Order: sequence, then C-alpha cells, then structure tokens
Amino acid sequence: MTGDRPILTTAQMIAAEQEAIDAGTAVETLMERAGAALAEAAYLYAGKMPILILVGPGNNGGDGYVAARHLAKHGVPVRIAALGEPKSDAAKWARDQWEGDVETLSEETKSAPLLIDALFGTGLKRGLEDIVVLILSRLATEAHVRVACDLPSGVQSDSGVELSPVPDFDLTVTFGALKPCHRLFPASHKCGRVVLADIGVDATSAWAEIGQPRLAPLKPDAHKYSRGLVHALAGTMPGAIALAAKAAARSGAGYVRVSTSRSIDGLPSAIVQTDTAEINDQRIGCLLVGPGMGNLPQVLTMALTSHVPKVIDADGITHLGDPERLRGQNAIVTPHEGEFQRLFGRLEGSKADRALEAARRSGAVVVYKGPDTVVAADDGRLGFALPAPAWLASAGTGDVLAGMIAAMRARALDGFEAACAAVWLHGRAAEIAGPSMIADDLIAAIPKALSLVDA
Ligand SMILES: NC(=O)C1=CN([C@@H]2O[C@H](COP(=O)(O)OP(=O)(O)OC[C@H]3O[C@@H](n4cnc5c(N)ncnc54)[C@H](OP(=O)(O)O)[C@@H]3O)[C@@H](O)[C@H]2O)[C@@H](O)CC1
Ligand SMILES: [K+]
Repeated sequence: MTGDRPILTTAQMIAAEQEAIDAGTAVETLMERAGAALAEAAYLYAGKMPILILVGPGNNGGDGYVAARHLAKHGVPVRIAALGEPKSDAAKWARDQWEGDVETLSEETKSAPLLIDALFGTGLKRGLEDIVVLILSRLATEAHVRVACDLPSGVQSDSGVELSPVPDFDLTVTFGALKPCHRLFPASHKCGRVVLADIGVDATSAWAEIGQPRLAPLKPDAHKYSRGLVHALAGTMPGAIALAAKAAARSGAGYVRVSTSRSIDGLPSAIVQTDTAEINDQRIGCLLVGPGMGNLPQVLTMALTSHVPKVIDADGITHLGDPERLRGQNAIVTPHEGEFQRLFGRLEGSKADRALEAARRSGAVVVYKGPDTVVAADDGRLGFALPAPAWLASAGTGDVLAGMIAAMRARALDGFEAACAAVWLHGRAAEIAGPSMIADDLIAAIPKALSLVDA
C-alpha cells in the first residue's frame, strides 16, 4: 500500500511531532503550517463565507487562532469564540498573533454560515460538558458548512468512539497523517471529506487508509492460469457460492471453477462446474470456501488439507472453531462482527487493535468487515477502508467480496494486498451500483470499478 495515506495513533503522532521538534522545527512552526492548511482548505471549500471558529484551550485551539489570522488576511469575515483561555505555550503564542476580538463561547454565541470546530483534537480526554455539546450542536445545525480541525470534537482519536455526541461535518482537515477515528465507526461517518495536510512531520506507518490498488497490467502472453484460477467449494446453499464465483470471474480471475455435487442454475457457462474436489491442483491460485457452505464442516476440513492460498468466509468461519486451525494455512478470513467474536472471542481495544490481535493469533489476513472494514496482517500491516456506502448492507454483498478477494489473491497479490485491493474495488462498485442495488448489480459494477484502476 505504498503511497496510501498513513494513519497514526495519538502516541505515534506525538512521537513524530517530537522528532520534528528535535530536528529543529519549532512547535509554533508546525502549528502555523496546520492553521494555514486549515484556512486554505476552508477557503477552497466555502470561499468568503462568514466564519465562526470555536477554539479550545489546547493546540487544536491554537490551530484555530492561526487559521483565523490567515482567513482574515484574505478578507474573509471571521469571528472567534473561545472555550477558556489557551493553556499550552504554542496556543498562547497563536492567541497573541490574533489581533481581532475573542468572544466567550456561550449559549448566546451567534452562529455563522461556516463553522470551524477547533475545540479539541487528539488531546481530548473525556466527553465534552453537556452545555458545550448543546452549543456545538446548535451552531453546527445553524451553519451551512461545518469544518473540523484535525478531528470532530468529542471523538476519541485512536478508537473512533464518540465520548460525547458529535455533529456531522462536511470536511475534516487533518495534519501529518490521518488518525484511526477518520476511518473507524462511528466517527468515520461524521468527518465528511478528510483532507490531509503535510506539515513537515515524518508520518511513516504500517497503518494506512486503503487507497486505489496498483494492479500489474496483464501480460501480452497471459493465459487463463497465469491470470489466476479460483476454485470454489459449494455447500448446501449454491446461490451464495454462485455470487462469489461470478464476482471472482468479473474481478479478472482467468478461470473460475466450482466443486459441487449438484448442478448450480444460472452460473455463466464460463464458470466450470465439477463434481470432484480437485483441491490439490497445483494450478489453483486461490481456494474459496464458506459462502453457502451451510452445516457441512467436512467441506471446510477438506479445504484445510490443501496447501494453496485460501479465502474462508461465512459458514467456513463459523465452523473453524479455533483460530489456531488457520496457522500455516496462507488464509484470508472475512468475518463480520458476529463471526469475528465467535472465532476470536471478545478482544480488547479499538477495532484496529482487535483486528491486529486476531491476525497475530491466527497468522491469517483478517478482513474485519462492517461500516468501517479493516484489513490486518500478522506482520502489523493494517488497512482502513473508506467509509462504506450504507446500501452495501444487503444480502450477498459479503459473498461478492469473498469472490473478489479470491480473484485478487489468485492473480498473485499477497494476502494483505489482495484483500485491500478487493475491499477498495468492492466499495467503488457499490458507489457505482447506487442505493437500490442488490448483490447481482454489485457484480455487474465490478468491471467499471476495475476500469478506475490502471491495469
Ligand atoms: N501532533 C502534531 O504534530 C501537531 C498537532 N497540532 C494540533 O494539536 C492538537 C493536539 O493538541 P493538544 O495535545 O494540546 O490537545 P487538544 O486536543 O487541543 O486538547 C487538549 C486540551 O484540552 C483539555 N481537555 C481535554 N479534554 C477535555 C474536555 N473533555 N473538556 C475540557 N477540556 C478538555 C486538556 O486539558 P487537561 O484535561 O489536560 O487539563 C488540554 O488543555 C492536534 O489535534 C492538532 O490540532 C498542530 O498544532 C500542529 C502539530
Ligand atoms: K476539533
């Protein structure tokens, strides 16, 4: 995922900031860059709309004072309402640079068409006081455009949990790196568009937002096996494996084969049906087991005897029982919340922490699905999906994703990269298919999603 936008926890961000300071960049310089970027993004988004900036006592508030100065310089009418005096040295410095008035934030504070929330950022320790929540909510409702500085106030940066109620924002301008909350539910769906500004800190991380995949172009001498053979194992409900197989075929697998004891209606003729297992065929790029498997644990057991890479989804996950069974399997598992808890138990920490722990315990790539899908590998890599369209929550979309992952794996991406590529394409296909889509429409949209990628 080289080139994808990095994601840092608060502790990592503080360390990166300290590194920049140790290398000679003053914290005021970093704040100046952050505030200028916030001002620029707000201006580009909303033009000369009159602005109200809410500032808190820490450096998030400091960014707000800097942004106010830059916006005023460009002729934008700006007011500031402060929740107390600045406490940190850098915020005091930023306050001193602001030559305009500072109102006290209160129930009487008048709204403005553009609201910038610079109350709290990564330093939030507890939920906002009830009265502040009420004022923020009113000012956000009355504004036409809402912009958050670094992250919406009330959100816990590392987990995406709302420590107090948070309004919806149109734009969030963040600095140096994205934070987990920009991509973890529920905060992920409150941030609006997330703009990342470079402020000159080194934000190298094994965690990143899942961006557009880079797929190797097809070789001129490609043949069906070199493009990847996906071999799917059917169970008691053939509709689900049919969806997954079709999705694999549409995602560019060269050859898709389904082992099934009875003929599956409606499968395109290009997808080969066979009544034998054939799982030890060395040409298989990825085995796919679980969609529609039903109560046939022997299908899973058979899949686990094969040494080829595999995607284990749905009933396959339910029947695993013990994550240790995944060790050495070169597997990708795709649990939603319920399946995750059945397989891994109730793990501690944020969704990011839980996904990584699951990957470490099992040695598998874990695609932990939901409105905030994350992909974890046991080497510590973690990919965070863009917020999924709500209409992806419908029957069969998980089967489609499993098929797409299998196709990406069969075309020789490593397990983590394959899962990230498929998650990204799945999200874009859903956007293309639109709100009234069913899983079949999602499959039909895969070629358009793939055409967004240079391959
Ligand atoms: N990292 C970087 O490279 C850069 C980061 N930058 C910016 O700095 C931001 C982080 O700044 P920060 O650490 O000062 O934290 P911030 O979010 O302003 O709040 C801390 C203050 O709030 C207080 N407080 C906490 N919770 C509270 C509550 N519920 N209700 C009331 N008070 C509460 C807390 O007080 P305490 O509880 O500690 O007494 C403390 O005074 C970051 O988000 C980014 O915008 C840029 O400037 C450039 C470089
Ligand atoms: K904020």
